[in-house]
Amino acid sequence: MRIDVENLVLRYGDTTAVDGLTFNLAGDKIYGLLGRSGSGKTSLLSVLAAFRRESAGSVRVNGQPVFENADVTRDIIMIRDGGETVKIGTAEDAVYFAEWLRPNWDGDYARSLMDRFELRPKAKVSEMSKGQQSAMGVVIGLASRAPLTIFDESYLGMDVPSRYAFYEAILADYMLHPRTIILSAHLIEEISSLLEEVVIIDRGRLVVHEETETLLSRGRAVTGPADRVDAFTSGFTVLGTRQLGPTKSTMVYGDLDQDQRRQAVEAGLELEPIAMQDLFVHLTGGPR
Ligand SMILES: Nc1ncnc2c1ncn2[C@@H]1O[C@H](COP(=O)(O)OP(=O)(O)OP(=O)(O)O)[C@@H](O)[C@H]1O
Repeated sequence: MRIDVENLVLRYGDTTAVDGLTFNLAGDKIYGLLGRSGSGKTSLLSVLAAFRRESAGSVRVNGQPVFENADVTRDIIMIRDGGETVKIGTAEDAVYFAEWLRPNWDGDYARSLMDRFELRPKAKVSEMSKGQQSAMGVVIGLASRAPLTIFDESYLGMDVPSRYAFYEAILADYMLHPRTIILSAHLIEEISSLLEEVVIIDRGRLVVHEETETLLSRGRAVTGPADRVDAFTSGFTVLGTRQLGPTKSTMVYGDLDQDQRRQAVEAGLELEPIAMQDLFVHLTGGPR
């Protein structure tokens, strides 16, 4: 589903959580929404999923406004942290409810996911552990096969094997049933290989919207003798530096052409990729 966000503002009283965001997602990809705590991710996603009405600007999904528009919202599911959407009754009840509500529901797939996450059908969702509740949310989110599927930190409390099972399931199911999936997460390195495009926000504003590959190709750590590193990196946006004795490593952001790569090699400098997490930290203002 195509998503167009234009000059979007969301305020809670005096707090402006989303502050004039504009971006477009062509759809049918797995997107990552990254931002520091309190940067406005949940607020933005809540407007996308029609849980909240925008204060100004607009959100359109496939060209349609979303708020109080049942034709569009039946195709959108947002799973929040801890799977709080499904805390009524047992796991079985949650599945029954989703089946009734979701036109593309796949019951067999839901059962196989419940087996995979070792969720007992008769268990009360409210009595499940945090990780089990999250897994329950993941089951509902995936088996709904909603054309726009949003997971907002849906892995909270899940242990490492369960999180990996979640990531594998997303990818496998997306390959079989392509749709628009948005993942909001702080565990950036765990999810980065899933993401085709990344949207980074900070303090309610857009920092970057880029294909993952392009974003990663823009970040480089340039390492070598300090004076040569300084000379090479002088024209770039410097994200951070580290120095150990005469050796310096400077993280830069920007496009490097063939000539520049050759110059680096000739100057005896090493060029290494930067992890998405490091890029994220520096693009959102550095360690704080
Ligand atoms: N219901 C609310 N009432 C008042 N202020 C709120 C409310 N929800 C969020 N905020 C404020 O809006 C801003 C953005 O919060 P939001 O939850 O959207 O951020 P986030 O990026 O999802 O954070 P996190 O990564 O910690 O979940 C914060 O300053 C937060 O305090």
